[in-house]
Amino acid sequence: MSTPQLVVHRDKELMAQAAAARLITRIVDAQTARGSASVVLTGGRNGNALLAALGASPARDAVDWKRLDLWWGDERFLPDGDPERNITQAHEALLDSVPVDPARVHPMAPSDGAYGSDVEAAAAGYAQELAAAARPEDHGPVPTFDVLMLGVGPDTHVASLFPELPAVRETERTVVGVHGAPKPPPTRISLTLPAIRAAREVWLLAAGEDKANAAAMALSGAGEIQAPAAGAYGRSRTLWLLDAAAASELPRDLYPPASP
Ligand SMILES: O=C1O[C@H](COP(=O)(O)O)[C@@H](O)[C@H](O)[C@H]1O
Repeated sequence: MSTPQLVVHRDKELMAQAAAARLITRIVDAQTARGSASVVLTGGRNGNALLAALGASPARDAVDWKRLDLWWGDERFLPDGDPERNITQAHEALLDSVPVDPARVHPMAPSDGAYGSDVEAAAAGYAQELAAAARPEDHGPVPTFDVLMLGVGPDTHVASLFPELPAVRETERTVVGVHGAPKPPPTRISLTLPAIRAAREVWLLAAGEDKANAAAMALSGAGEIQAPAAGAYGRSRTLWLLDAAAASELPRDLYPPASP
């Protein structure tokens, strides 16, 4: 488990731009070191703002988009192309404007896809796809993602792991179907905490006043069942990327005064 590091930016626009720059660098570094990179995308406002900032950055051309695997941390179980699906929003924010290899883009199934409305089968299918992509050196059923991003919800949820629901208690499976999510839609697919923790780096994104309480709670020792964001960490690094509004309720001993 890596201890969370915090970076606080002035506002959410700067946070999105700085995080996008950080992601470009991380992808280029991974491609240089290992030939390719793998990134897990998040849905939500902060995740989409980061993708849009990445798309608008001239430095995006430093990425070799053909040598990048893209996965999702969660998905809203809706029909293909639904505007509320995380992948639909990711396409709009970035993926339609960069030359990704479609074979290396790994969406979670829609509710009208190969598994029909069976969300458990769809989750199991994604777990199989992850397992097939894992190499012996990953020592587990999911690839060692280079960067896994998570938008933190105002209730401390990450991916589709909501406080107190069964999905956040899962210790065996890597992907689960989620029922009765308090944020619409109620049916979702999510990576579990064990799958999230397989990533080299986990980045938690929190911008805006409505995230302040969640950030303070998750970073002040709350348990992961009550505050799922508290249970999300990477093998090598756990990075909280915040704006000043989201950091405004952090205990003073946690707030990094030197952050830009
Ligand atoms: O529903 C979801 O919400 C969270 C956070 O979204 P935000 O708009 O409050 O930033 C996101 O992490 C998750 O991927 C998504 O499915």
